Amino acid sequence: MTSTTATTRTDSDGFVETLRAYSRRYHDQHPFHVRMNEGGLSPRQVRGWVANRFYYQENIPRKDAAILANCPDLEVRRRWIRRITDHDGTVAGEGGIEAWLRLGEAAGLTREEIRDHRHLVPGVRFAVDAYVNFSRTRPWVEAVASSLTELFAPDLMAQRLTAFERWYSWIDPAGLAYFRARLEQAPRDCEHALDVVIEHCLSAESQARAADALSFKCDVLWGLLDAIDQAYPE
Ligand SMILES: O=C(O)c1cc(C(=O)O)c2c(n1)C(=O)C(=O)c1cc(C(=O)O)[nH]c1-2
Repeated sequence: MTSTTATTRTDSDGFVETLRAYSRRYHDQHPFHVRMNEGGLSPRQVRGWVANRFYYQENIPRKDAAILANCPDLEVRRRWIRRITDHDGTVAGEGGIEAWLRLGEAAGLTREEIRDHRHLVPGVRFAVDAYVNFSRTRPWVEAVASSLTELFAPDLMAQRLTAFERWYSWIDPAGLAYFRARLEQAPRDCEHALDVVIEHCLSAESQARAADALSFKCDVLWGLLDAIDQAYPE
């Protein structure tokens, strides 16, 4: 009994280590984010990033709804649904999507030009659509695993907050509320996602599929920034 428990625990520790090692491929190391955090972006580049990232923000609840639709586990759904209301809000004027629009306004964009996608570049659309499609069509536990990039997000959010206040003071700091909220939401969300993945991925095969899903998501985030970087050169 003791030795079985010990073996299972070692397996899941090794699995979690494998997942955490994907931090090496996280988009905090993308040259565009490095320049952003060093204060090297022009206002045009910051606006281009905000306008394009909006497409990610507005599609996150759709991919979470796809996970809910595919998930037969009541307990998981009961917790997962919170992600949708965090982004959509429960009344007009609330939620993460609204907070991102306010970030855009603070950066000098209008709501209209963010919402009508006039700045959206093809590579960003392609990357985000691929993420939503992955969550619709792959087994729900793999879709949950793909959300685990959020394990690495809080450090980047904290860095970003400091960087924006320091280097981009032309943006009203009130516009940064989205990132402050994510500092609390991301750890809560990814703790749940990690529990689900550990509980459901017990075989080497299912653990490998979860790691592949996380690898795919690293590519989504990296590809998205590649497209923005190319669209808004120095
Ligand atoms: O700005 C970022 O660097 C960043 C990264 C990620 C991420 O790692 O996937 C998310 C977010 N932001 C974010 O705001 C967010 O709501 C979010 C949801 C998810 C997801 O996969 O479910 N990732 C992320």
